[in-house]
Amino acid sequence: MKPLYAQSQLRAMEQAHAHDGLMEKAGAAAARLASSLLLTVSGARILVLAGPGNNGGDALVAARYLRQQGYQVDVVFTGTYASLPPDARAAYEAWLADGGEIASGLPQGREWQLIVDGLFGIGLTRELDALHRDLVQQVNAMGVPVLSLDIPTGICMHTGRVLGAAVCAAHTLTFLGLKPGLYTQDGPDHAGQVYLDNLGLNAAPPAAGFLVDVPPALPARRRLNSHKGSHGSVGVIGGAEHMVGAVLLAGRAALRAGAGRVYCGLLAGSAPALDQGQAELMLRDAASVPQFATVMVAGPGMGQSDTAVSLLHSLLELSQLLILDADALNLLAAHPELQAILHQRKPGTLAITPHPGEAATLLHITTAEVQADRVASALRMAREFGAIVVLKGCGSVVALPDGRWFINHSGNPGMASAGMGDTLCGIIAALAAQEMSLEEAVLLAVYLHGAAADSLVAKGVGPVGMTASEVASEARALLNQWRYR
Ligand SMILES: NC(=O)C1=CN([C@@H]2O[C@H](COP(=O)(O)OP(=O)(O)OC[C@H]3O[C@@H](n4cnc5c(N)ncnc54)[C@H](OP(=O)(O)O)[C@@H]3O)[C@@H](O)[C@H]2O)[C@@H](O)CC1
Ligand SMILES: Nc1ncnc2c1ncn2[C@@H]1O[C@H](COP(=O)(O)OP(=O)(O)O)[C@@H](O)[C@H]1O
Ligand SMILES: [K+]
Repeated sequence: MKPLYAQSQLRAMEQAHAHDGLMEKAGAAAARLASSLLLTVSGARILVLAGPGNNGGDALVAARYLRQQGYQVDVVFTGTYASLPPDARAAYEAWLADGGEIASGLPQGREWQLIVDGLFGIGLTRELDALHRDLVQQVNAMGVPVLSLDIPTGICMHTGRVLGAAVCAAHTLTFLGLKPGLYTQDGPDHAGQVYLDNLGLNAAPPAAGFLVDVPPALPARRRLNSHKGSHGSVGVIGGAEHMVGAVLLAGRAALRAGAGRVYCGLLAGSAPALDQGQAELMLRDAASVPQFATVMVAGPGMGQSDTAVSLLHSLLELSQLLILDADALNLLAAHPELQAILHQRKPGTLAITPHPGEAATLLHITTAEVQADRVASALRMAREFGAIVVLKGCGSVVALPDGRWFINHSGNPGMASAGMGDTLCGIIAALAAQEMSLEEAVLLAVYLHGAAADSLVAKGVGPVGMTASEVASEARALLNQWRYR
């Protein structure tokens, strides 16, 4: 896992090292990366975009080093000299003293092999103005690889939101520490490959959150002398009329993630007595399932009938670990009396896994408002519902009631297909059933689910047409590989 920082923490790091030549180091690192990206292009011409603040200063330093290395460098500066912060002003002067020139608009009739984006970094506080929006759109239309400095211009460092328009970079060299906005919402689509340079600062402050980019804690190795009862029993309740598959997908995923026994309780009147494709699943009357299970999932395809409400009500009052998804979340949003029970539960025993639409329903706001700050939305749900929260989507956010949060780095758009969420909650339940804490199970399941999808894409199974069932099987392969090889 890697630390993620808030703007205030990065500012504090900058201030504590104000006399350590950080901008010079940042610009030099940018020039090194730029020239390594250009290795195959001799005599390349580079466009450097320098904005009105210190991000522009980084770009001007990079421009100077690149020019000294023999590249042809065109600098476009969008600020005003008089308003530059001191370090950036020094970089501006050094560029001119070195013989560099400054333009205020894009030079016409030139072709560049690389563009260095130093318009805005972590100081972008509002939507881009018309001038910068225009420039960003022109840059994106050129089809030239872009190296963004610190964060692609136009991406909010905290939320990954596009502020009016944003540079689509092939590479982002980020300084001092990783920013959450690089990893969730629109950040990943704009940042390309991310590189970190800590500018020689080895002592970093405590992180605000964490990027989950390696498998977190795994379940213990199995004792030789174990039996099915040693690996927990998962129960899944849902599957109203026409939605039976949701429960079966969750149940099958739980089996593949190692649950000793899996029980499925289907609400549909015409429910099958057997899963023809997975005879290991035990299909029972929904109300009876909790008595067999150590970990319960409720919600996949559950519908919003009175039966569903009363089943959920009784489940919430039981002491088992509980994962709520899909319709269970819609029911929770619609029934304040159900929410009241949540806070009587033992801490750490409830997880909820909303996608942004379900999160909006739970928080009584719009989906756009949820997405505007995914970490804040997830933390709010964690607090209000006393639950471990997975806010799903590109860069799933895991938030805990005590304020800790994580952004998941695995996964891909092949997962945007029906049934993926059902598979995720089955995996969470199975891991929790194998004696992991619910928090550990959630973190591992979210990473594993995305890593399985990534592994399938690497094999050519997706992103187009990848199915949730295939993800569950691939998750089994990875879990075995991580734990037993
Ligand atoms: N200081 C250090 O030690 C180090 C700093 N480093 C580098 O500095 C970067 C942070 O620099 P920064 O704080 O100067 O912010 P930056 O992103 O350049 O933009 C601020 C400028 O933009 C302006 N502005 C904002 N929004 C705007 C808008 N929508 N449209 C138009 N203007 C807008 C804003 O003006 P104002 O809000 O005052 O009107 C201000 O002039 C950081 O990302 C890293 O690259 C590294 O070198 C490491 C050492
Ligand atoms: N673009 C994406 N990048 C990464 N993960 C994604 C992406 N789209 C969807 N996912 C993941 O796929 C799953 C989809 O869940 P959900 O929307 O509940 O699907 P369903 O309700 O159809 O089962 C979530 O775990 C989500 O994080
Ligand atoms: K930038």
